[in-house]
This record gives sequence, structure tokens and C-alpha cells, in this order.
Amino acid sequence: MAAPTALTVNYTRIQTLTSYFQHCRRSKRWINLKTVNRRSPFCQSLKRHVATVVSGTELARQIHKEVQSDIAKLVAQGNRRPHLSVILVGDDHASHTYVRNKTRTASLLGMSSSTIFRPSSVSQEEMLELIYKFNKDRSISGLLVQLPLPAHINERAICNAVAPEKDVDGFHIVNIGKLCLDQRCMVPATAAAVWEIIRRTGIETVGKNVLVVGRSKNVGMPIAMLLHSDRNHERPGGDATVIMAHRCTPLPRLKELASLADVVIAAAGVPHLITADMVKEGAAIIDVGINRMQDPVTGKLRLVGDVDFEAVKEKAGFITPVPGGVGPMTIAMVMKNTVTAAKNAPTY
Ligand SMILES: Nc1nc(=O)c2c([nH]1)NC[C@@H]1CN(c3ccc(C(=O)N[C@@H](CCC(=O)O)C(=O)O)cc3)C=[N+]21
Ligand SMILES: [Mg+2]
Repeated sequence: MAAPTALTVNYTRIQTLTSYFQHCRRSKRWINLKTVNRRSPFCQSLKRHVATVVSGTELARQIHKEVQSDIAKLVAQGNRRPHLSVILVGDDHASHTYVRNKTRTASLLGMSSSTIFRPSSVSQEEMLELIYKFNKDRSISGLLVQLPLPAHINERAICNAVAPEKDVDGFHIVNIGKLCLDQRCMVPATAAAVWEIIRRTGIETVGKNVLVVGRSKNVGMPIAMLLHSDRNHERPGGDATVIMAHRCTPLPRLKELASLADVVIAAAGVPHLITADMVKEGAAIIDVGINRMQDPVTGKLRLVGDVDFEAVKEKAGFITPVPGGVGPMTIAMVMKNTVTAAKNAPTY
């Protein structure tokens, strides 16, 4: 039988000396940190319980209330009611679901909205003309073109056609540039959603290790941009040590990086990529993945994230579910961006 192992400090629960003293005071026992037997009752009591499941639906409700009262105030002051216009191309089922979610939420919050449908055969020229018309229309506060677009349309050209001050997606090159320079801008909704989940849950980022898995321009990149940047800049950042992993990161390396991370943001679009063996005990796990998979038992399509939720929940400190995590918060942040656009709109 192996000799009792000397344990310095179990950092999963006891993260600071202060919390060690608090623990000792509560449990009315003091221990020599250098000589604890791993099998002692004290160590048993250090075992973590399952993660706090962070409800994006609940947090979104909070933001809805704030946005709703902002809208009511704007209108009471005699301003135009904020209006969100969405351009939806083609008949992708998921895109239709997301757009319906956005317009339904808009009306719940007292915002008006409209969706312009075009077939996937629409020309880029027609798209651009629509956008120019909406840019000039003073009754429209926010305008977004649902992505992805058909292959014959240049997405970059479309995103750059939207007036930056109406660009509630934050996809215009000027808004992306400002984001990268830590200037105030329209922050892409998914990145803003992750930021708000972290802030409102009280997850610390300053000096922490954050691993962003996925480097898409609309999701991974802006999330990494927010979290690594300086908290004292015009657009405050998270002051974290951010590492980005992507499809070229070897799996053993991903595991190594994840085991060091205090916060993991999974945005790779790979079901169950993040498994329990990878994550550090007590880490915060934010699942941005939305993968539609056929349930082997019922045969129905089921929404799953990039995280093996059931297993990782047993080890993490915080975890967001899919559905009901980042998704509803993304919608809430589009609403918030639209009200911001309405507030900044000229009043003439
Ligand atoms: N121009 C543009 N802006 C976007 O913001 C944008 C986009 N294009 N293209 C696609 C992605 C994805 N996205 C989501 C929004 C809501 C949910 C959402 O509501 N999810 C629910 C489940 C919804 C369901 O059942 O499918 C949830 O996670 O609980 C998910 C994903 C916005 N996007
Ligand atoms: Mg979700």
C-alpha cells in the first residue's frame, strides 16, 4: 500500500489562503497544509459538488426587462419606437427559427420588427439595393442580414454594405476594426452573450487562463478579443490570458490547454469535443456550440453543444447548457444592440 501522500493545497476548492481560513473556521478544524493525508476526512470534504448550471434563459429574461424599460423610456420621451429589420435568404430551417426568435422577442420587448424574405436565387445586386434602401430609412434602427448566405453572394460585401450605426450584428468592417482597437462599437451578439454570462455570473477573468476553442470571425475571434483586452480601455476587456485553439490544434494539445484553463469557451461546432477528462476541476465552461444531431433512440433531431454536458457538469464549477445557454442570450444581445442603435440615431 502506498504511503499517505503529502498534499500541499487542494486548489479546486481552496483557491486562496483566505478561503482556506474560512473553510477551517467553518469546519472548526485546522490542518497542516503540508501533511494532509489524501484519504483523511478533511480531503473528503474538499470534494467538489456538481457545477452550477448557468441558465441563459434566466439571464436573458433579466436583459429583456432592462431593454424593455429602455424602450419604454425612449418612447415616453417622444422618440420613434426602435425597429429591427431582418433580411432572410433561402429556406434553411435553423435560420428561420433564429429569425423568428429574434422578431418574436422584439415584439415582446415593445420593439417593432420586420423580416424581408428572399429566395436563395436572389442576386447580390438586389441584396445591396435592399440594404441601401434600409440604410436610408429613418424608421429602421437596426438592420441585420441573417447568415449564412448562398455561395454566389459575397458575405463580406453584404456585411460592409450595412450602415455601421445600424449594424446590430457588429459584422461591418468598421465595427470589427473598432472591436479590435478596444473602441466602443456594436459587439457581435454571440460574443456579447458570452461576455454578459461571465459578468452576470461573477466568473472572474482578470489574470485567469481562458481557452477559446474555435476561431470563426463571427464567434471565436470576437470572444477572444473581448476577453484578452484591457479592462480600462474605452470598450472594457476581460484582462485574461487568452489562448485560441482550432481545427489544427492536436487533440492531446487541446487537452493540455484545457486542463490549464479557468474558463473554456467551446465554439468549434464539434459535438462533445470538450470532455470531462480535459477540464480543470472548478472551471467555468461556456458552450457556444449548436449542433443538430439525430437521437439514436427516438430518431428525432436534438440540439447538442460542443461540451459533453452530463460528464463535464460533475467536474466544472459553472457550465452553460445547450439549449438554454448562450443561444437565448445571443437573441437578448441583438435586442440590446438594436436599442443602442436607436438611442444613437439622429433625432432630426
Ligand atoms: N447575421 C446573423 N446574426 C446572428 O446572430 C446569427 C447568424 N447570422 N447566423 C447564425 C447564428 C446563430 N445564432 C443563434 C441565435 C439564437 C439561437 C437560439 O435561440 N438557440 C436556442 C435554441 C433554438 C433552437 O431550438 O434551434 C438555445 O440555444 O436555447 C442559436 C443561435 C445567431 N446567429
Ligand atoms: Mg444555447
